[in-house]
Amino acid sequence: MSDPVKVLVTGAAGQIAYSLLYSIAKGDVFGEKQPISLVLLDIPPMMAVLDGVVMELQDCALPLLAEVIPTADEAAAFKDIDVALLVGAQPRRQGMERKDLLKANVKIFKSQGAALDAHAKKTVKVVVVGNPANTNALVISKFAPSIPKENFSCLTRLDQNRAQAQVASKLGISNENVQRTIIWGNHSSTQFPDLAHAVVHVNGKLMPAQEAIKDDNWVKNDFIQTVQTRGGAVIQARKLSSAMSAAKAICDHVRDWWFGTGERWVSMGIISKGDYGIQEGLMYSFPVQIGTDKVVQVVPGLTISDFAREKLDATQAELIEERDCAFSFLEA
Ligand SMILES: NC(=O)C1=CN([C@@H]2O[C@H](COP(=O)(O)OP(=O)(O)OC[C@H]3O[C@@H](n4cnc5c(N)ncnc54)[C@H](O)[C@@H]3O)[C@@H](O)[C@H]2O)C=CC1
Ligand SMILES: O=C([O-])CC(=O)C(=O)O
Repeated sequence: MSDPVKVLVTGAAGQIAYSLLYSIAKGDVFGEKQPISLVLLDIPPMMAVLDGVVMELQDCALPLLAEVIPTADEAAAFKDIDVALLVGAQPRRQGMERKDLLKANVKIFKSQGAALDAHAKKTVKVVVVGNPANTNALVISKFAPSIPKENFSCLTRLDQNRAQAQVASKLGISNENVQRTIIWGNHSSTQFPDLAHAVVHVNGKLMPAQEAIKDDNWVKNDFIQTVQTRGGAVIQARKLSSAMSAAKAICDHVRDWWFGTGERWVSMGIISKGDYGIQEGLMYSFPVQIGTDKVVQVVPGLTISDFAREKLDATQAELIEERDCAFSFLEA
């Protein structure tokens, strides 16, 4: 067997981690032959709860779980890690937008950026989940200047999965028969879930999703709004934010980064290099393909309609505003 992959999960005593840890530890992400060393970071008041999580992981008697390291110490947590899954942050409650969390959460990512810079492997792959995810990811990348910018991402795969599932449900087909749904921009209610390039298999035939749906009003209105506001709808129903589906999306995101996407397109927040006219340096969700070398590349050459351009720019404007607000808090 190969050496363990060292995976840090922050917010390890929280609700997303409770679903996520089992999937990682049993091999859903790094493969069924890859041993895992799990590092679990949370804050000091949560250490007793974290002890319970550690007991449960032990009680799962999983063959791939080589080691579990619970800690409240950032330096210890980031030491020599291969993968950082940064979930730990306040979740929003009913009536809040994700950007309302900026003030509280951005400080966490500044501090963790310094720890990442000082202690992690330079090849570390970073996925920010804690909201507002794009801006927190941008903050941590700025405070970890020795880690290549390409190694930072934020989670918009949950939005992609939501979009895929909405189309599957509309057409009465299975989720695997819907491909190339795209999420552009911010993991917020300004995100642009885009079906212009999506394809579906219906009755054994591959066709553009919009041609199969035959309902432009649904594509341009109901679909977009449902995906944009799905997180809020879950909060309203559960009084807690999405956790099971978030954990599943984190697994999808990391597995695709680790092994590559092949011909599939997936959406993830990455630092813009100017593709599709998006300001360089913003953490923006694009459609990407990932090679077996773990290099992420934006899908090139997509036609952007006037309708789409407006939406791409609106979510970009929100990200610029969030970025400026985050850095003003950090300088204060
Ligand atoms: N990007 C996405 O698609 C999604 C993002 N989220 C976000 O993920 C975050 C976590 O959500 P939940 O697990 O439901 O929240 P939770 O409140 O159940 O757990 C968060 C955990 O983070 C810990 N924590 C707080 N500060 C920390 C720090 N400095 N270092 C380490 N741990 C720290 C808390 O003690 C708590 O145990 C929230 O910000 C939520 O809004 C949630 C769903 C989807
Ligand atoms: O909506 C929230 O606050 C949690 C989240 O990010 C999501 O479910 O997409």
